[in-house]
Amino acid sequence: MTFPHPLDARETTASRQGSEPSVAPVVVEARKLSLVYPTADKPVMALSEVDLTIAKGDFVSLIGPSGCGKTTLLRVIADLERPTSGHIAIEGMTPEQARLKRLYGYVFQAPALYPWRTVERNVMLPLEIMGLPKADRQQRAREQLERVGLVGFERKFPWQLSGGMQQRVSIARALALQPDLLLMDEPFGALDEITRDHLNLHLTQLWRATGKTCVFVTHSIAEAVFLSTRIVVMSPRPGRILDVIDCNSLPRERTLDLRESPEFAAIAHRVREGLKEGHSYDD
Ligand SMILES: Nc1ncnc2c1ncn2[C@@H]1O[C@H](COP(=O)(O)OP(=O)(O)OP(=O)(O)O)[C@@H](O)[C@H]1O
Repeated sequence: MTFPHPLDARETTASRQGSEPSVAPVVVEARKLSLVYPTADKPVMALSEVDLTIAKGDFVSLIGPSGCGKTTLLRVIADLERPTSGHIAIEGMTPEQARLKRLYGYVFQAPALYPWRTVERNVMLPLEIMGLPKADRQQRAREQLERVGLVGFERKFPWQLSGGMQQRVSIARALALQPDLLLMDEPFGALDEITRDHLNLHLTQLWRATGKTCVFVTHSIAEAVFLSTRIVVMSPRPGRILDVIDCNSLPRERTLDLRESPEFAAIAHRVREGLKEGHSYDD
């Protein structure tokens, strides 16, 4: 089932340039999505009537105050939580069907690598579970490790790598399944700023090279503006969407000095205003 929605009518680069108009296929479609966690105390309303459309090739960041439901929304997309009401489709399927078809890769805040497995064997794990023959597993793992710049580290163990390198391994592991959709929950939140800048640059290059659709949770305005094609600003709990900001005034190819530009500052300002509007400082 599809729903007409103003956010659906996005132009592609081709249409902006005046050639054949086309609209990218929808990957994630949420309508009036709500989720209440039943708890022993009282029910917690985590999401309230969320409407969101994410098109193929989009890089969408979810930003909002702590506890506003960003992770919950990501987990609903991944079929790790069931919405209480509303509708969600992933490439026209239910989240469960999409999960069973391995349409997405999920990167957690902590790298969650097995310390007794080498880097390569960590990346190969989901492929092992899938039952892929060893040679194929190895080839795919090597390809993905090359993508994240970790050639030469295949035989190392996670504890021999820096935090940033470990997170790159977990991105390689998520990419190994060749998913259409990459879901990332604050993957760089625990890293120092210099490493984070470096990984942001790496991630935007990887996104451009692979054309994956990405949904990225962050608390950082600069990170959201730097990486995204669109930024979804959420309200404090229960999470609602306050603003969806288009970042297409920024070039698709991004370098760190872009952060000094007036266009970057204008988008960051709008995100900040959105967050301020939705936030009660009495909390
Ligand atoms: N399994 C659960 N049971 C009960 N309440 C939950 C559960 N998971 C999350 N919550 C609550 O739901 C709300 C939304 O949580 P969620 O983790 O989605 O927020 P978030 O925006 O990702 O937060 P943060 O930025 O701090 O990671 C919070 O109030 C949280 O305490």
